[in-house]
Amino acid sequence: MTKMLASVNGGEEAEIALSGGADIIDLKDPTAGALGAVATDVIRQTVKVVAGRQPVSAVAGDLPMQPDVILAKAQEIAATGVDYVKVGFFPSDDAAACADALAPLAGKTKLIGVLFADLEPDLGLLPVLARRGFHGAMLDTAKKDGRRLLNHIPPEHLPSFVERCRSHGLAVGLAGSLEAPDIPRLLPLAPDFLGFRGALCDQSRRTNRIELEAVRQIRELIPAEQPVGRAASVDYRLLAARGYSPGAADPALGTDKIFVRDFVLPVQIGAYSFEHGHTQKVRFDVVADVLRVTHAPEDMRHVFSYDIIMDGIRTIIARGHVQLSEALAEQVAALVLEDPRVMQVKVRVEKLELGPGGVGVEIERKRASEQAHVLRPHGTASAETLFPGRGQKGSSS
Ligand SMILES: O=C[C@H](O)COP(=O)(O)O
Repeated sequence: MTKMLASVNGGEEAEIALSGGADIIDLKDPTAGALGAVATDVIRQTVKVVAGRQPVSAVAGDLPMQPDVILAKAQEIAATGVDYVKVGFFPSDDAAACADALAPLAGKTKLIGVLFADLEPDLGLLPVLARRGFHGAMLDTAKKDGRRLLNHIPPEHLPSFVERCRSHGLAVGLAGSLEAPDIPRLLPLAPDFLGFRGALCDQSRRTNRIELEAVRQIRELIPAEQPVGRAASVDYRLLAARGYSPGAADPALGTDKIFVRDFVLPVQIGAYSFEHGHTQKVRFDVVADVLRVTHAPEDMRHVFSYDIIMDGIRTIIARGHVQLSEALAEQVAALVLEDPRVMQVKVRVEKLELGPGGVGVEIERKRASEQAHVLRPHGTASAETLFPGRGQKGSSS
């Protein structure tokens, strides 16, 4: 299940985050860097204020990669009674030694290793964290300069981070100036939590105060009712099959056409031997008929994000060579139909370099009628098997 982590600077903001529905209260001083630590007595007080209503985490600070320094600070924070301590791993030859030093603490407190998407994160650290008993790993950004996680790690590369964490038995978190339109793009990866600070604050400035309305808006985009289990890319589908949709669709409103047009990417494709070992340009055109959820769409709850289509195409082609345009078109169609609001999709895949014009295929696929009726508000359907496992799917509508 994907939980919502809200970074707060103390008890008062923790109350706001709790009222807005945050699942994890994360203590962080946003004025002191990406992982600025809150004073230890404030952490202690906040643990009391939260009083077990939700788990509490706290960051250890933007610390130098010195094992003794990091261990001492992490121990101090763990002693406050928090449920998780987040430790930043900045690029350094001593990063693994820091993880080693934390191993005894990891046996007592859940540790989360934070890697930074904008600082060339060393994914070789993941097995080290796992061996040292860390509970999880997360990606965040170090430079809070307005660039978001997906600016640093393209959507087609995130699934492999999530899968690597899972293969080592680590819980996975994603953060980094995330905004509302990022949420539908990241939920299909089924991370254990998504972390937010800036998006929860007045004017989206992470050093401003958290606002209840902003917390609520982000909360509403992350399904609260979710199935148990941690298999990547399964949870979201189960949820979809249960009829989850951030804004429940109303078939009486009809459909809108959401499209991605003239989307040209280099793709390893073709059945001929001369088509192997290199890419050729392929144009994708996708039109999805999407059930409307309201007469007056206002925010991401009410739309099907065209980014999901673009991310999905990128993710599919990143898997490697595909023999047939038809196979590619089917994969794209299946991916778009994973969203329970999509009733029908038309996909055109056109190879652009085989002749003076384009060649390819256009397919139209409909949602099976027995699947269509599961579209209803949270938890009122139980058709978990209606969305059989398929591949990963990938700014806003
Ligand atoms: O752990 C999550 C972070 O506090 C996210 O902060 P941000 O959304 O301002 O990048």
